[in-house]
Amino acid sequence: MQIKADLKIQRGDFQLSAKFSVPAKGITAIFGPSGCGKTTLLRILAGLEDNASGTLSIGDNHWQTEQSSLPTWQRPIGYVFQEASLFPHLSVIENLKYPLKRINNRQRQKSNKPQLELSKIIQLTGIEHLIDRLPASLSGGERQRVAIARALLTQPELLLMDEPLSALDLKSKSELLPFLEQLHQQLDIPVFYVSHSPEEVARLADQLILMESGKVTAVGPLAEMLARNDTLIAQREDAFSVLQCKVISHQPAHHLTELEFGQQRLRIPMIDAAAGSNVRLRVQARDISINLDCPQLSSILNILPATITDISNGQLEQSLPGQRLVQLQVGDALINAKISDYSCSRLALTPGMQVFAQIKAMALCG
Ligand SMILES: Nc1ncnc2c1ncn2[C@@H]1O[C@H](COP(=O)(O)OP(=O)(O)OP(=O)(O)O)[C@@H](O)[C@H]1O
Repeated sequence: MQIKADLKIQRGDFQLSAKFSVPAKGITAIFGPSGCGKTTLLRILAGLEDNASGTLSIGDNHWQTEQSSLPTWQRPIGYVFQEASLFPHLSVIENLKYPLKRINNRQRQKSNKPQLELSKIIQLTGIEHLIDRLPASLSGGERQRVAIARALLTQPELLLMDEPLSALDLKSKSELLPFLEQLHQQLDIPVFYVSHSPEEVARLADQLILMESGKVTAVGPLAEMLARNDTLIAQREDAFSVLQCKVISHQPAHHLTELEFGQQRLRIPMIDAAAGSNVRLRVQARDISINLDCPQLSSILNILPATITDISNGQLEQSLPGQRLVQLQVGDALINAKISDYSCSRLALTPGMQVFAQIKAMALCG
């Protein structure tokens, strides 16, 4: 099942034109510079922008056609904002129960999916111990959990999240991010997730919609999108790729964890994940260097055979001058290395060459 959109809006000088088709499952991250139209797109999906035109369908359900548009209250959506707007005089449980009275019964009955009950949602969001508290006594992260629980109670067929972590301090962020990962694994509801943060995208996204100046510039599965070298996200100084790995074993004596990546083995600083579990690694393009021969004596633990598949031309837009992105095929994956233009010429790198990629540091994404 696909979510298909071809939507437009004109607001003063700003014009948004978003055409995409993404699977109606998993998390679709919407990423782009400030002011490019991410929130506007989310509001159009929610039916909150009266002047939007075009079409929107979720599978066979047409939420918007050229002739008509479902009003927000008829769209089975949950919306989570940057800051949870809870009623300050009501306890958590009262905040959760309040909108239940207003949920449209027809909307509930139309859904073929099993209904998520209040007790199940409270358990899923881990707020059992908070239900009698008032919002003022909760941390920012706890308030966002309650806001997510409240959004889930409307039995949404689409969850819209607008930078749900951006107003939180680092500690709350680091607690809520793994929680969102777990929620994603346990829930069968497609999510559109607006974010500025590469870390959130790397950890949570299954698909990526990239936006620039009111336009969707690229759409696709996360790994495929990150492997491109012509997008703004690839051209950033902190460009990265994501590798899907499996935990093989831990070596506590060396504080290392060994991972399987296709036919290859990788070692990273020890992580807290059970052997056999799947993990995502975020690999920064600037943490990969390229060798023509396999270095025999190197302090860098991960040296993988690779084939150059592409080399960027010209200045990378949001990076230091004199750098190039070298796209490498490593096993089944495509990753980008960022190296200097000078090294590229000195080693006479060209597409098709067999090389060795040294991957210095890796960050665990979850
Ligand atoms: N109520 C409004 N009236 C007129 N223009 C608006 C309004 N809200 C937003 N805009 C303009 O629409 C454009 C897109 O804004 P939007 O908030 O969708 O961008 P964004 O990508 O979500 O930005 P950010 O990442 O900073 O939140 C911007 O140029 C903004 O100034």
